[in-house]
Amino acid sequence: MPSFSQIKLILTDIEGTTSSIAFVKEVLFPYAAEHLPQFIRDHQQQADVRQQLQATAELVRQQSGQSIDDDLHALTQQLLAWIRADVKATPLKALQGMIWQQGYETAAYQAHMYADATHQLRQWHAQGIPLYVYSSGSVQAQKLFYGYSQDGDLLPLFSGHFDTSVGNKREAQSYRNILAWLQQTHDIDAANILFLSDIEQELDAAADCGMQTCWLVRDEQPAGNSQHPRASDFNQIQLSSQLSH
Ligand SMILES: CSCCC(=O)C(=O)COP(=O)(O)O
Ligand SMILES: [Mg+2]
Repeated sequence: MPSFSQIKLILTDIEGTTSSIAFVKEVLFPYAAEHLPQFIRDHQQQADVRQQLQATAELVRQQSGQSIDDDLHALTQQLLAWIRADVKATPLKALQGMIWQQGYETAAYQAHMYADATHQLRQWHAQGIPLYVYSSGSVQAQKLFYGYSQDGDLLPLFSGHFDTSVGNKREAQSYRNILAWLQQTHDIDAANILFLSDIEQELDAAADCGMQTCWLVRDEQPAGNSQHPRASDFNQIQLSSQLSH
């Protein structure tokens, strides 16, 4: 069982870590794909939607030189292609968050939680350990996710949320940005943060920044050596008693 000392704060990923990959890929993504064309038609004049459509066009211009700014059909097709390919593009993630809201509010689905994750998050929160989320899903999508989870409203457990506006999850600079932000309100060093994720490259990037890491490996054990301690569920994660927060 992996054991960690000097942890004052926990930063967690969502998909594959607190919650199943299948829920995101088989429920959330198809819902967004089904509703995106109508959502864009209905809300294209809304300021926050317009802003994300412009950001989509800008990303396409950077990637391929194509200009699709005023072409609603091309913008929609691009966003649908990104959903199919699971591209973590910030404007897509922002739009998905807006679309998922109606699905949660109409109880079309509730966010999946692993029972061990809900249990441990509640325990850590009760122990006074600040919990933060870092996901490719937008902050809005994260809040909806935990607010409408199958285990009820878990949002009060979290002290804050980070998305790709701080940077890509596989880049060390993103974790430095998060650390700098957290240090404004918490007396911590990188080594006092435990980052939980199912993706080794994300853990590598967090470790580069000096954070402690735990690799959630819920199904098949990946072969090979890794610098990251592994846990098959949250109940295996031991925090030593020298906590200082
Ligand atoms: C916040 S809910 C949807 C999650 C999502 O859109 C996604 O791409 C998952 O990314 P994660 O960084 O949580 O693995
Ligand atoms: Mg993940």
